Amino acid sequence: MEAIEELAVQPCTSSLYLRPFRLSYRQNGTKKFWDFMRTHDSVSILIFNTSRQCFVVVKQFRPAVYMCEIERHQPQVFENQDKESLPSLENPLPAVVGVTYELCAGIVDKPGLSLEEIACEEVLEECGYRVSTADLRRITSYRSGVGVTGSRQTLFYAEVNDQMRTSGGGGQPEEGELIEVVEIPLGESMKFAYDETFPKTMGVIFSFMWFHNNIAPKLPKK
Ligand SMILES: Nc1ncnc2c1ncn2[C@@H]1O[C@H](COP(=O)(O)OP(=O)(O)O[C@H]2O[C@H](CO)[C@@H](O)[C@H](O)[C@H]2O)[C@@H](O)[C@H]1O
Ligand SMILES: [Mg+2]
Repeated sequence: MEAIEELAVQPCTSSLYLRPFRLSYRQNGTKKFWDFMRTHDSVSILIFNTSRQCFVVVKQFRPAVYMCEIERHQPQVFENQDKESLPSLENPLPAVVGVTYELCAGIVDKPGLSLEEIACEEVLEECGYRVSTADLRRITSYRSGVGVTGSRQTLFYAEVNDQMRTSGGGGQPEEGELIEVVEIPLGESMKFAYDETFPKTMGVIFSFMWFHNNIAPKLPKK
């Protein structure tokens, strides 16, 4: 699927996306510290296509996931952390080990826009469906990564149909996004949710369950 080449890892000393800090504090008299990362909040959207009775999710190469698999198979890559650059990756694993199924999602990095407006932009850019903020139903929000980032993700639900599709989606090529839009038929969705051979986020599993509890019972009988 993906051709990932010329891999090289190095320590990250400054980033637009995350900043590491250490908070020291005293809790009930005991001195402690905790290392954490400042990063953006995010939105994600469960999309259900009523014309085709399927969920619309995205699939993309995630470097962080890929490197977890590398560490599992080639732990030496992360040794000698103080060296300027870590050894280059010889015989890298196939890119597919870093590809995950996810809900359409995006970071909240546009100060002038509401969460709903950012969600609509992501649905259009990543999946090619034109939805308005009135088409969105807020499901809930939760903390993703409480140990390291503590950031909040807000989850929305959007029903779409084939007439709302304006393009194939796929993300913004100018930002280097390469996203594959994937349809999961409703009838196969719970099997998919628990099938560990399809690597996925918890957002996918949780939102499919939410749909089965809250939306599926009200769908017109076919
Ligand atoms: N660490 C990084 N290094 C380099 N470039 C980066 C980067 N983070 C973002 N970018 C750049 O910014 C773009 C952001 O894309 P999106 O807004 O779609 O967020 P994404 O879906 O990746 O993550 C959102 O959605 C996922 C899935 O829910 C959440 O896990 C996540 O916290 C949330 O930000 C990326 O395509 C990339 O160009
Ligand atoms: Mg995204």
